[in-house]
Amino acid sequence: MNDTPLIRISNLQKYYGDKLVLKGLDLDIYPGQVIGYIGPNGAGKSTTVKILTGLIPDFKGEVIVDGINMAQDPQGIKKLIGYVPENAEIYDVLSPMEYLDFIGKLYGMEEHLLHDRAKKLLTAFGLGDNINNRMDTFSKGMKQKVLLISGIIHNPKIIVLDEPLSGLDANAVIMIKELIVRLKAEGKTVFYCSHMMDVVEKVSDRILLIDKGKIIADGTFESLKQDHSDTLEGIFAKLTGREGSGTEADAIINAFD
Ligand SMILES: Nc1ncnc2c1ncn2[C@@H]1O[C@H](COP(=O)(O)OP(=O)(O)OP(=O)(O)O)[C@@H](O)[C@H]1O
Repeated sequence: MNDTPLIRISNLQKYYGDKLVLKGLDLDIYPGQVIGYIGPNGAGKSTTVKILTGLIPDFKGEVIVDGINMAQDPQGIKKLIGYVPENAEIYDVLSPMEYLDFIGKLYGMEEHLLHDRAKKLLTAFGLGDNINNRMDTFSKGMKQKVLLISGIIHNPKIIVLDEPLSGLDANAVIMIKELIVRLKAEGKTVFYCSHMMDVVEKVSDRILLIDKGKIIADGTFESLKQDHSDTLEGIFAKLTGREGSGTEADAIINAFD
């Protein structure tokens, strides 16, 4: 492994008002790693991702990506990263081709390359027959695929996916798993937030578990499994202290009594 981190996060803290939601994260991510970033609702995953992608500028600590300091040149970092957000609004009065044209131009892509690549990617994602149809006629999963394409169209070094599988059918999930493996083979670094433990377990070569703004586990699935003798779901429940999900489910059912 290359021993220079591609991403170096040091003592990262984030307050929303008085509330400290990231409590001093230290993280080195190396080129070609597929990071599975997991944690309970509200743990701080999206906040980390938004800082890493330059969307939240007011943080404490240091974020360096490929030698560029986020505080000094967020635009420089944005060019290196393809980001697929969790709940993105897509301009669905546009066709996917028009939308990708818009996104690609924001990245400064040359028109011919952009159109050629957009067409190839739309076809590869099974949207070849819908290239010029307005996206307000698309299903949720079809829109999600266009969002995914918009995150990789400029061929970024780093791909950040925030729960990219919501709305996708079983075949598309299999395809995305395969895509992550291929992106890694191409030398890309992937930072992948998800609640789908089975997918994280399979595609990640390093898993980070965040809880209440702190990283509480960091390792390969194999090493975590060895330390905790459990599935990823079991490790998650154990370490984030929510083993009583049966009791929680009972409480919900009992609320109707
Ligand atoms: N814009 C905001 N203003 C105030 N508090 C916020 C804001 N965004 C997030 N938070 C709070 O920060 C904490 C971390 O939220 P974040 O969205 O990063 O969690 P997450 O791990 O991505 O959760 P989920 O799995 O539910 O998407 C939560 O307590 C949340 O309420």
